[in-house]
Amino acid sequence: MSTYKLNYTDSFGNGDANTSLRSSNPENGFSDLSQSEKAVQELLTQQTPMQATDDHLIEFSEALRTVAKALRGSAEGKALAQAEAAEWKRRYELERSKNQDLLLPKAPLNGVCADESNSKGMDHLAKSARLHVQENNGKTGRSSLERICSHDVLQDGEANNSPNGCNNKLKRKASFKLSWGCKGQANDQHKKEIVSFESGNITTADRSSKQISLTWETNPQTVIIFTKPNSTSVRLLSVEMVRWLRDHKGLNVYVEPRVKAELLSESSSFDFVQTWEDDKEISLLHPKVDLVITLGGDGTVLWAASMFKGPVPPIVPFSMGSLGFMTPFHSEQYRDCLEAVLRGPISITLRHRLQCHIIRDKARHDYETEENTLVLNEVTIDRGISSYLTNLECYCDNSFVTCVQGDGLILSTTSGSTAYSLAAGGSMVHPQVPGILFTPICPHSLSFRPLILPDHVTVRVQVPFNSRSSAWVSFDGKGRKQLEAGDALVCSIAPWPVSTACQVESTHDFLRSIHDGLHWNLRKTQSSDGPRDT
Ligand SMILES: NC(=O)c1ccc[n+]([C@@H]2O[C@H](COP(=O)([O-])OP(=O)(O)OC[C@H]3O[C@@H](n4cnc5c(N)ncnc54)[C@H](O)[C@@H]3O)[C@@H](O)[C@H]2O)c1
Ligand SMILES: Nc1ncnc2c1ncn2[C@@H]1O[C@H](COP(=O)(O)OP(=O)(O)OP(=O)(O)O)[C@@H](O)[C@H]1O
Repeated sequence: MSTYKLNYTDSFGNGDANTSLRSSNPENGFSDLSQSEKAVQELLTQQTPMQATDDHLIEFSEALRTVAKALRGSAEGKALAQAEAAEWKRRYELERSKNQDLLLPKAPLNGVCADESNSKGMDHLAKSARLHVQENNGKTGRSSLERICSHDVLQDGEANNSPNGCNNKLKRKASFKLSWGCKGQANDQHKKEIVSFESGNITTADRSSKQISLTWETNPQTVIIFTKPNSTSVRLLSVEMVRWLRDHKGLNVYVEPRVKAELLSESSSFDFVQTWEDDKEISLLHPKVDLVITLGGDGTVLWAASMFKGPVPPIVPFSMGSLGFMTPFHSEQYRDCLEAVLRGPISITLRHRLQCHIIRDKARHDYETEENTLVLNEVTIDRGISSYLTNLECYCDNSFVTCVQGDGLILSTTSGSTAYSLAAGGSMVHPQVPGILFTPICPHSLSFRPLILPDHVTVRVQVPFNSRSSAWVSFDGKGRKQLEAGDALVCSIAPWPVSTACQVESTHDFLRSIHDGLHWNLRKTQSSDGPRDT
């Protein structure tokens, strides 16, 4: 005899979704539906009406219990999500207040031309410039100097040891001034306000950041040279350049320990060249160095900038690589170029950097776990060796931006816009446009478009707790670190830009790079030989 069981399911997916009739007779199976229906009918008619009602009540109460369970689960989930959001808000505010602490006071400073210190729109550029100028002049008010000297990031032990809170060696640095103008020094058209509110009207003044010119106030005395490793041409040039800088310009020269060994292997007369023993010492060099020279490609400029965890002396990049987006100077003419730079004034490109901080979930109550990393091009969060999609929750200040599901995300400076971000479909942006590029890498979505965010925001990228895999962060293509579920990367514009000397001026150099380096929009010109509008 056949037996049947009726399964009912609730609407929450608990149990079997279909009502099924099972037969113990394999021959019958489910094929003979009319027979099965008959059997159901028989079964139901055998039950008293009271029994059927009881069964329904029991099933109904079970369904209600399931509903209650689902509602309880959802309420608990919401509470958890709220607690998590509150925790992130707390961390974000800590990060923001920390960033604000790093910025300088707004009081007018000696050694900065009035126009610059008044410029509100260029506030943080001016602050960064003031940072250089203050240190270089060594004649600013004590309070602001103390602030610089005691700055953790500079880690200037010598400066901190000095009785007046300021290092005497700072005075040996060449001082310079930066001026902003629309048409350069000749025009003398320094800008005051970007936006003015006179008589209740909002008007924009001429832009103030078009061209920045650096004028030495005292002669530079110390240079540091960074060179691309394993290159014979770079090695030969560095030998020649070091000697020329010493013999013809009377400068103190620092090189990396590897380069000093190379120089000494050429001749013991290179004994005068200075170097450092370990990485800690390099962080003490900024207050002594007036100028940085790089011999290599863009990677060498990135390398040189990464050596300075705070302010960076102006960089003169010589092109000895194949692309050279940030290296406008030709090495064959190094003498003329350096003469011009050392004499000044020179046009510079003030390139923003991003400061990046990883916040580990397991270090929830220990905020200061990892130090900031500064990048000149970009910070990348990608899937690394994982074959799963990355899942990255992104926030801009307190607002949710999006969830990136794909190979990853690039947070780029405008200088880095022509590097990895460009390859991932981001726009090319003039390096002096302030902003953060938000460029996804292979997003699995038809509607993702890259964004450009303003320079004052803080971006947070978090690996969600339910992510299938961890993500990997790299800084200017180096120093990979793993981000586990719950970890986050917090990123904002750093107060220490990198100034690179221009061959002509910022815009000219940028356009030359995209034309010569990338062959941007190269196309045969259409001939005039054909139909025309009449
Ligand atoms: N798919 C890609 O395009 C891709 C992938 C990984 C890294 N990168 C870039 O490489 C950079 C590291 O450079 P590297 O020299 O140490 O590595 P690398 O030797 O791998 O060179 C990368 C290339 O990027 C170029 N480059 C670097 N910075 C640039 C910039 N600001 N504008 C235009 N081109 C630039 C370099 O000239 C070089 O040709 C990273 O910051 C990242 O932007 C690009
Ligand atoms: N002083 C240095 N010490 C250690 N590594 C360096 C140094 N300078 C450059 N590098 C590294 O060497 C690599 C190549 O440098 P770079 O990009 O300057 O030369 P390149 O590859 O010949 O230039 P291009 O990419 O324009 O052809 C980069 O990854 C960079 O980080």
